[in-house]
Amino acid sequence: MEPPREGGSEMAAALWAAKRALRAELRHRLRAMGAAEKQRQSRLLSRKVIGHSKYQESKRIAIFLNMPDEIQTEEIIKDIFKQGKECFIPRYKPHSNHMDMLKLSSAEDISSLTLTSWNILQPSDDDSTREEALAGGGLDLIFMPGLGFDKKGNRLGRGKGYYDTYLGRCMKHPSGKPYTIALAFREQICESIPVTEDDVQVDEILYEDC
Ligand SMILES: Nc1nc2c(c(=O)[nH]1)N(C=O)[C@@H](CNc1ccc(C(=O)N[C@@H](CCC(=O)O)C(=O)O)cc1)CN2
Ligand SMILES: Nc1ncnc2c1ncn2[C@@H]1O[C@H](COP(=O)(O)OP(=O)(O)OP(=O)(O)O)[C@@H](O)[C@H]1O
Ligand SMILES: [Mg+2]
Repeated sequence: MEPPREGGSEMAAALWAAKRALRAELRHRLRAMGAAEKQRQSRLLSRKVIGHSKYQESKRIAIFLNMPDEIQTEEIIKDIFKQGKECFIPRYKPHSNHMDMLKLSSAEDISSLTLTSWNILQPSDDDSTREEALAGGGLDLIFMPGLGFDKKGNRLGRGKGYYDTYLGRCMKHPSGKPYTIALAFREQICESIPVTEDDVQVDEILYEDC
């Protein structure tokens, strides 16, 4: 992770170090979780999502294809298609903070995706056939990944700013800012999260006892 280039104030350096330390702690906490416990919480959240009014009202939804230390999203993705909603998934560009949300045509379409160097499934760079969410009707709802969250909606991601930057683009779209719901293991809920002015809060966090 690169330290912040601009500003260079002690404040910014301390904040960057605090984020880095908290990311390390959260990665450690997540590594200590067993597979059965991850599956238990993931299933519980899938049911919460499927019963959630914001989800039910949303037609164009962005969701992530989970990594091993994230809430498993497969059941939610299947439900999105079952309900006839439109599903978009991230394609990030390495060494930048650029990410697009590209249309997934079906749950089976996931098998046509390729693994990135960070072991995330996404459409390949030369795939130009897929609709980008903001080129069309925008998004109603974004499910947010992240390493840690606090109860105020502050979010700590993986340190590249992809989602913060994408939400900035969403705000310029005529359809306006999508509703954002973070999906978290209870182990990811923190007392507080260090943030800068670039960090966009999430509207809601779903976890086991919320
Ligand atoms: N499932 C999922 N997909 C996603 C995200 C996510 O958080 N979860 N992203 C959300 O942004 C974007 C990808 N962002 C990522 C940012 C960092 C790393 C990562 O593992 N970095 C390494 C190396 C860091 C470095 O080179 O400095 C690491 O942290 O060890 C992975 C994905 C788009 N797709
Ligand atoms: N809206 C933005 N526009 C431009 N740069 C941004 C924006 N948001 C964040 N950044 C930059 O991206 C870098 C990483 O930001 P941050 O530490 O908040 O990542 P993150 O939110 O944890 O990661 P991610 O969103 O990828 O999961 C920082 O240097 C930050 O200045
Ligand atoms: Mg951020």
